[in-house]
Amino acid sequence: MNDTAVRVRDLRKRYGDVDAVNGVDLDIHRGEVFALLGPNGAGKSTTIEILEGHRRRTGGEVSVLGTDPGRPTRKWRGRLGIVPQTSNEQPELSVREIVAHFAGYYPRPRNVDEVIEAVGLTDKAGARLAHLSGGQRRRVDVALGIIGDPELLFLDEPTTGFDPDARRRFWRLIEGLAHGGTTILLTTHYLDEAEALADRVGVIAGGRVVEVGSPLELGGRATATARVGWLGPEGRQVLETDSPTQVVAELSQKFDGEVPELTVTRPTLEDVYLTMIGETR
Ligand SMILES: Nc1ncnc2c1ncn2[C@@H]1O[C@H](COP(=O)(O)OP(=O)(O)OP(=O)(O)O)[C@@H](O)[C@H]1O
Repeated sequence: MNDTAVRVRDLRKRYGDVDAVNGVDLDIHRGEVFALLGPNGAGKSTTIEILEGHRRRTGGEVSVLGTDPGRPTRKWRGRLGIVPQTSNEQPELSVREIVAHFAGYYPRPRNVDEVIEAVGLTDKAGARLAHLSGGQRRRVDVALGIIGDPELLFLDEPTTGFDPDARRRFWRLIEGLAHGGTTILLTTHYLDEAEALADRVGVIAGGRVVEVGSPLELGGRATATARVGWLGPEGRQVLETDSPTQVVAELSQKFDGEVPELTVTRPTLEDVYLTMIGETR
């Protein structure tokens, strides 16, 4: 089997006179968690919706699990899981009813109660959607995305509105799915989320992919100038250096062991991301 889950070449989408997607190239490998980052209006949702077969493209080539999403089949759709950016399911249904209803769309769905448990809604399984909080409704969206046991899962800003505990639970759920071999494409505005979950991230701005890399390497992070900090006799010291290991070794000798309050930092994912986005403006 081909090890590419998603292949995109020169993808274009024009709305009137707006080039929302303007020549995107993307390769997502099977089993990979790939995060698409980018400012509001960058073209992330448009790209994802085209890959899902929910939006027609203006130009370019796209293959998703070996199929052109412009010519979707029922069988192909059954292999995908989708958590759209916004959804409005029937508010009068209970959590269990809606999840069971969606299970009926798929040839080999996961167990309804296990999925409800996985998204942390067991004690709300009998509650109507209308009576859930915003974050709980979002968890239902995630449950509907995974009930079909998809090969490829699309998550468009999945944790918006989640409290910190729910986000961590969601991260564990995604890690578990990825571990089980599910390919995952997510968009997020939370850089800690991308860093925690993604094998690779792609930064999209102005309808184009600006850079693709692992969260640790993006924008030259791994080799960027480091800041070494410590507490010296005259107070807090900070030194910018391209050879932090050497600086730490020298400090260790100077202090004859532990260096007080030692820190070594490099730019965060947010730092390099904001620089990249700034350069495209
Ligand atoms: N149905 C539409 N009709 C016209 N223009 C649209 C439509 N959908 C999106 N656009 C425009 O296309 C561009 C890309 O929008 P898109 O929703 O793909 O961005 P995004 O990266 O997902 O943004 P966000 O982070 O805010 O969700 C924007 O300029 C938006 O205004």
